[in-house]
Amino acid sequence: MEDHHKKMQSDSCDPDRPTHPGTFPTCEAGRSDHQPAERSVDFPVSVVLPAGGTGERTGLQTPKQFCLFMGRPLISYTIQAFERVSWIQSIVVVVAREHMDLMTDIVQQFQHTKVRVVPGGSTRHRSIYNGVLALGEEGRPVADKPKVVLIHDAVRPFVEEDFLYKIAMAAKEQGAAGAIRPLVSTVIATTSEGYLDHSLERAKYRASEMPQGFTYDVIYQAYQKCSESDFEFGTECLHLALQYSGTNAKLIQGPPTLWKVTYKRDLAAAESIIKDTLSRSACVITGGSAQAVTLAGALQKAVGALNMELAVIPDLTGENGGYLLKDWNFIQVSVSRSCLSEVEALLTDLEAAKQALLHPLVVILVLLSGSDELSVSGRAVEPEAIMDLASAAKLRNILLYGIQLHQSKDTQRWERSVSRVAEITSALIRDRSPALVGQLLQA
Ligand SMILES: Nc1ccn([C@@H]2O[C@H](COP(=O)(O)OP(=O)(O)OP(=O)(O)O)[C@@H](O)[C@H]2O)c(=O)n1
Ligand SMILES: O=P(O)(O)OC[C@@H](O)[C@@H](O)[C@@H](O)CO
Repeated sequence: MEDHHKKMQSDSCDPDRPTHPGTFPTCEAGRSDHQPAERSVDFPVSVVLPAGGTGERTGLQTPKQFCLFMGRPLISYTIQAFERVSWIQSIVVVVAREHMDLMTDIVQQFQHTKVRVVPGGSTRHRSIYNGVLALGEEGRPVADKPKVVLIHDAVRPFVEEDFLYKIAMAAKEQGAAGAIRPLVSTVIATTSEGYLDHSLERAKYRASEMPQGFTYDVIYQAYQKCSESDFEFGTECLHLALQYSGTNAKLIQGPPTLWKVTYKRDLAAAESIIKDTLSRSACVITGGSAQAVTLAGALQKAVGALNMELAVIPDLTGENGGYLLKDWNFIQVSVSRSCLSEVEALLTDLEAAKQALLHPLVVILVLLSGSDELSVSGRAVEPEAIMDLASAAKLRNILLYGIQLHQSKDTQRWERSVSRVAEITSALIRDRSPALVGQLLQA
């Protein structure tokens, strides 16, 4: 990313904590076997992501859509949520003119596909309209023009394919469709003197959320006919569709995850959700040694209590190679003096799988010392060797940590060690802290 963007990237999702631009995680974390079922849609669907705002209500200099979450801009998460949906043909991201280069950099850096970047306007409606116009641009192949346009605030990163499908199908049938959620607070009207005028019966009202969907002609006509006041002060596309295209939107209750990042607290909440989705599972590689398999089995039980799921495999050959593409956390259990070369081989495999482009991967080397081979070599691995390997891995967005535990015949001692390894492992995976990279922690 260009230097002049560095200032722009100075705000992390937690303004009190420095950003680590070297690690670029994100997105639809979780094992690929958790991916949504494939759906078939027999009409072209495109997306407009309005991202042209300044995010004033966060109180940060960096607009919230460009705020970093573990080093990766929020908007990249949202784009990823749409580009992984096979039946979406194109995504138009609408940003302020001064952010066009930054947005182009982000698209290139994270190898986003299907994305076009167009300039926004002074209000959200003007930005959305620019996006809609870009989809129907004269001169583009007619095939590009979508039947349905999904409109979704770029600062609502947690959207699932199932709900997008419901909105798209309803929009195709009805001409317009929108997400709604129950109101949390009661809506009241105030007098000009700041007193209560009246309150609305909450059960009769809903919060209008995103995504929304429209047939192209409905939303295009609505924006063609709406007033300057609509453009300047309006916040509701469904209203424009009703008033100017005579199309009454189908309203569909969405999941609570559709919330919009608006205030600073929302940034921390979003990062916590992303970290949570990245840390639900891990792949334990035992190398096939009996001691490592025993430890892995004990770990599997211990982390189960910490809401983590461990898959235990001997190596990454054959079908097990699939774990390189569906997990974000790897635990290499080693009892032999060649443990560093085992880790180096794993790091090479992970780099080739290119998963680290979107997520900071975690690799934890668990050294079982006091075992036959290690004791024969007379020493565990030199801590400096792990630090060197970890420094190189971090440049590739892989966070390498070490944990050492001692084989013990004392059952209670052994169980305490295993429990400590489970707790340390869970914390390292959840926090993905660059600060502990290369450390050889003692369990
Ligand atoms: N001129 C604008 C204003 C807003 N948006 C986008 O519309 C979405 C929802 O708007 P909101 O949450 O209000 O974002 P901001 O306007 O940036 O926030 P604020 O009102 O706090 O400045 C955001 O993705 C925002 O980037 C836009 O594309 N163009
Ligand atoms: O009003 P803001 O600009 O904060 O956000 C836009 C929201 O109003 C909009 O996303 C939904 O209410 C659905 O229209």
